[in-house]
Amino acid sequence: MKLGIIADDFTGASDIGLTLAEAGMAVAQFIGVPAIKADPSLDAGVIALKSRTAPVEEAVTESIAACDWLSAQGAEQIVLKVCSTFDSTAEGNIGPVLDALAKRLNAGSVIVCPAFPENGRSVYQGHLFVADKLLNESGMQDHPLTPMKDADLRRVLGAQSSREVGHIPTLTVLQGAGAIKAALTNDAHMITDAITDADLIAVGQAAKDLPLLCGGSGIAMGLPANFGLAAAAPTWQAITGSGAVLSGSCSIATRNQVDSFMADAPSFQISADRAVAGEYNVDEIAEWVLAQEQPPLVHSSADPVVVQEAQDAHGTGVAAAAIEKLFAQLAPAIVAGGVRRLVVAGGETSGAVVTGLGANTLTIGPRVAAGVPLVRFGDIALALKSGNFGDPNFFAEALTMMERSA
Ligand SMILES: Nc1ncnc2c1ncn2[C@@H]1O[C@H](COP(=O)(O)OP(=O)(O)O)[C@@H](O)[C@H]1O
Ligand SMILES: O=C(O)[C@@H](O)C(=O)COP(=O)(O)O
Repeated sequence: MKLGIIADDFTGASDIGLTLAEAGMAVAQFIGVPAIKADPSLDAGVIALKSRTAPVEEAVTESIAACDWLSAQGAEQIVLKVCSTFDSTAEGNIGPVLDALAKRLNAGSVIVCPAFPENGRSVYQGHLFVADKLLNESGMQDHPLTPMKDADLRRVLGAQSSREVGHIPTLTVLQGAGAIKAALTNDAHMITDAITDADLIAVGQAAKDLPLLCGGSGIAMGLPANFGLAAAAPTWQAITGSGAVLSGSCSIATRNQVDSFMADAPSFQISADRAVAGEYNVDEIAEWVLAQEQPPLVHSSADPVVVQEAQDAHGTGVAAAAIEKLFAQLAPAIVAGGVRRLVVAGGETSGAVVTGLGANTLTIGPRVAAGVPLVRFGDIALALKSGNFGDPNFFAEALTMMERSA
């Protein structure tokens, strides 16, 4: 293994897995820290943790365990994959995890760059933009678990980290890898501007000898070339069988996808109130899913007002946990009933579903949309869609792609 990735959620793990696979790396996505050694033919291993919203101590402990396992497999460089919208809270977990990893790997300067231009995320003057909006005006300020209310990444990371936080501005990045490298002089996390893919390639070149990096999947664009690998298209063996869509994401893109899919497909809406009250019978929902003649949708996706009401009534964690538990139980029930194509929307939701399915390793397939590949677990096809990725027809597109070899 050349490159080791610690991803703080499951959709993020398959997002960066896709970047590496398309850049020619043999890559696997592991669910949690594996208990066994990795296949020695792998170039990269991505460990998916559910650490974005876990208690800080737990996130640090799991990330260090993941780092140690990846290093033991031979990984020469570690990337902490975080959200391209830098999803975190005032306590963390990006800062504390990055501090602990830097200490473990004896890393001096750590490049931190969540830019993902293909999905509209850019970093300029230390501020994160989603398309033409500052992060805190992009809709992410209403995220159910990690509302992002400040676009200045230096301030956001500075509040979470006990290390110094510096900045490498666009004017330096535009001068190329040599200039970026020269700017990495102090023991600090360096928020690094990047607006285009070319910027990220230069950042990747500059990072050649660094033990630790942090970013969205864009940070990995330039890394495989440092190991002599060149672009390739991931392959896919068709999986047929019935399909379903599970969505616990309340992000704007997902809500559009839910509306678009519901126009032609049967749908079942989960309410937070009823989930918290334990009023749902998972077997009955599974029976409903299995009785449909076309892939149905089960979702809890709701707009910020409805989410806020549920959170005020029950507490944020209680509402989220009740809904995630339902999806975690529903997924294995419908798979046991024959579902073989499963689209899941939402990072935390994907974590619940994949854990519920008992998956340990996922194979990365071709892209459905920027940042979202098909992935395979045995004879089950999955698409783990980040909340804000994909066009309005994503769900139908993913279900169709699963049935075609590529
Ligand atoms: N109607 C709802 N009310 C309150 N919380 C919700 C509701 N629907 C989903 N959630 C929770 O919101 C969180 C959404 O996070 P996630 O699945 O990561 O989506 P995204 O990828 O959009 O961030 C999950 O923990 C989910 O259980
Ligand atoms: O980097 C990204 O934006 C994604 O890979 C990701 O991590 C998104 O998280 P969710 O929106 O919670 O799925």
